[in-house]
Amino acid sequence: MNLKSICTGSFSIALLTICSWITIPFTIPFTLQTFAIYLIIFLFGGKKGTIYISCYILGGIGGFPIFSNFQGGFPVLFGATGGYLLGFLASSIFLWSTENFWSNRPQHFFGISILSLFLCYSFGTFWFLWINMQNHISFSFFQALELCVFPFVILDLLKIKFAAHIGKQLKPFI
Ligand SMILES: O=C(O)CCCC[C@@H]1SC[C@@H]2NC(=O)N[C@@H]21
Repeated sequence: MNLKSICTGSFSIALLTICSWITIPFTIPFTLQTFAIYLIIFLFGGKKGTIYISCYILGGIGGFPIFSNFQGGFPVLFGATGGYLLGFLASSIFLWSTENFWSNRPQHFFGISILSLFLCYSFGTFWFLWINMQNHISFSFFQALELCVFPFVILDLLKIKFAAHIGKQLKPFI
């Protein structure tokens, strides 16, 4: 690990933390985490991005209050939003594994990012259903989509567009 990786990693974890703290409360909160995830992957690539995102998740699970609503600790993983945290990791691994397709063609980044966003939503939705089932609260699949996916789609797509736009401006300086 060199000095540049330490700096880019610290920047990524700080960015994700700040973007988690900017929250509009809801059953599943609105946050800027998706903006941070896609900017990190765009700027630093799939491998490093996935490592930085994993460090952020491990730091939060380890107890630092760096998740939405200043939450932290292992129990957050078994709360309503735990699936999205796993989804962030799954999305970044997906972006990493498809990097050859989008890295030299930034116009493809948006399309692949949409697929990875829906992967993240899948983790978030099924985890939400499963956690609630453990607590004997049942939601239909459509009700879960109404809480976990529909409110976020447009804003998350805008966040990805914005991340790719900012990423293009910043990339030459990295
Ligand atoms: O507890 C956490 O830190 C995770 C919160 C996850 C919020 C999800 S991410 C995708 C979707 N878009 C949002 O703005 N909020 C949800």
